[in-house]
Amino acid sequence: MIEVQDVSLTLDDRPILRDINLTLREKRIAIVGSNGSGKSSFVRLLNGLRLPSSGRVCVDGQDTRTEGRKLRRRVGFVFQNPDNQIVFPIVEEDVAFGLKNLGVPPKERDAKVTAVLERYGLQEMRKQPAHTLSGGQKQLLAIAGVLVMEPEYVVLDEPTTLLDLRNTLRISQAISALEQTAIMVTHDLDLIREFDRVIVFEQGRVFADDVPNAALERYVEAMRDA
Ligand SMILES: Nc1ncnc2c1ncn2[C@@H]1O[C@H](COP(=O)(O)OP(=O)(O)OP(=O)(O)O)[C@@H](O)[C@H]1O
Repeated sequence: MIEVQDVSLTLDDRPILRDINLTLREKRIAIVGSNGSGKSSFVRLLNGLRLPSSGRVCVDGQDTRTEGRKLRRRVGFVFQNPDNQIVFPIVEEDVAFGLKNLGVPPKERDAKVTAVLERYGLQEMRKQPAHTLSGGQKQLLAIAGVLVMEPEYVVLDEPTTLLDLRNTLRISQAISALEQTAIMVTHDLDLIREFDRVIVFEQGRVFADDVPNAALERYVEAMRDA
């Protein structure tokens, strides 16, 4: 369970998030809202990539302010831009790197890397330089690199923006199949119809928080009136 308590965030003297109180425990949670409404800033708080200006964020009772390093392992984060995530030159090295850091023995590591590359259709490219992948393939690689670590929570910031329909469906199915809690920022409203909960941000505040149909109806209405 992730608890966000009385959180506000100010950056460069600008209020970005205000008075956020949320308990995240459902398996599939979507974060939607207009450009600049604070979605990316919000999800960065969930594993301590950012710290709140006031209030606190706790993951299973552990505060991101003091336990950030540990929590970043438990809360996997898939960035909007895969270039921010891919650090090693060769595809298989990039996926293996986190496991290597954790001291997973080579044989087990190789089996996990092969399984995740197969799952995301990247097996044929495993020896290829990562920079030669297409944008969508890079996005899949970034997701594979996080999921191979088997984090307890997965946060995804617009994971399908570069993907074609087949790969969007592939990611959507992969997210549905996850055992972990997944928290996903997206503008693709079709992708989240089956989610457990949709939280709509507007101007740094929670504007709606409900099951998909009800939350999205309010969101679409608000955008029509805007
Ligand atoms: N480092 C920063 N310094 C100052 N302002 C920032 C910083 N990062 C983000 N902001 C501002 O915070 C606001 C929210 O940005 P954020 O990226 O969280 O929005 P978003 O809802 O994810 O938008 P989008 O849908 O366009 O990705 C924006 O007005 C942005 O300009």
